[in-house]
Amino acid sequence: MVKPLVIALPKGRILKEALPLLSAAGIEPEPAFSDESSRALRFSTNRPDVELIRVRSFDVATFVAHGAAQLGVCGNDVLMEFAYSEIYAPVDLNIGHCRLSVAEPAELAASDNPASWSHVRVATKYPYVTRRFFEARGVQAECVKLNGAMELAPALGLSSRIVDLVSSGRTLKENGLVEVEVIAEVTSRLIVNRAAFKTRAPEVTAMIDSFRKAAGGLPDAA
Ligand SMILES: Nc1ncnc2c1ncn2[C@@H]1O[C@H](COP(=O)(O)OP(=O)(O)OP(=O)(O)O)[C@@H](O)[C@H]1O
Ligand SMILES: O=P(O)(O)OC[C@H]1O[C@H](OP(=O)(O)OP(=O)(O)O)[C@H](O)[C@@H]1O
Repeated sequence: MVKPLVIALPKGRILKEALPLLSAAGIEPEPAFSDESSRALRFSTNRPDVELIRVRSFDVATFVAHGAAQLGVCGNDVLMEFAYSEIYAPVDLNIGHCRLSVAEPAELAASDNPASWSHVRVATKYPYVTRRFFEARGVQAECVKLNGAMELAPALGLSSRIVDLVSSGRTLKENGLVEVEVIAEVTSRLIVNRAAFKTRAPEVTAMIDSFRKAAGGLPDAA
């Protein structure tokens, strides 16, 4: 019997936005998937040829890059940070809209000129993207890796700047920070393991087409 295709979905905010797309693509998870008290991580669907796993957003890319899942959904912030050559991202799902930005305390920004920096210390979940962004204009970025609550770092003297995701800007504002540069616009993508794209071409291509139609058929999530 052919193994089911495994689709990796991120827990958290993206999952809510991804579920209508999944449904529009003809995939209905088993009831346990929406049961918050369930500790299961792997789920069947209405289609015997499709299974779902629910993992952390950064881990979606890792599962797909290693071929443990054939497809997945994750933000291009995650794809940029890992830069996995094994991942192909054929469909922009038009969900998870935000941007990856550099921010600093409002009082520092008042007299600061980012063009004059030669060295910066940055707290971020995205050290690879941050270093590359600054390197491209000759600035050396010393990164302190955090997994959340980056906005605390400047006030507590961990770093003068942060690189983090911004959507409404509320988190920055409530922590006395302002956005000084945008590194990248972010949306979530359907991602595919390149080897699976070749070895299981008919199934994977059909799945890509279903998601492309589903994303195109929904109103803009922004
Ligand atoms: N404020 C936001 N608005 C819109 N999309 C966002 C926002 N924050 C994050 N995202 C998108 O959602 C993805 C997952 O972020 P989320 O905050 O749900 O995960 P997390 O809590 O940071 O990580 P973990 O999976 O480790 O718990 C990000 O990679 C990004 O693409
Ligand atoms: O501009 P805003 O609309 O305020 O959104 C930005 C916040 O959203 C994300 O965090 P999230 O809420 O996912 O929490 P996290 O720190 O646990 O990742 C991001 O890391 C920012 O902190």
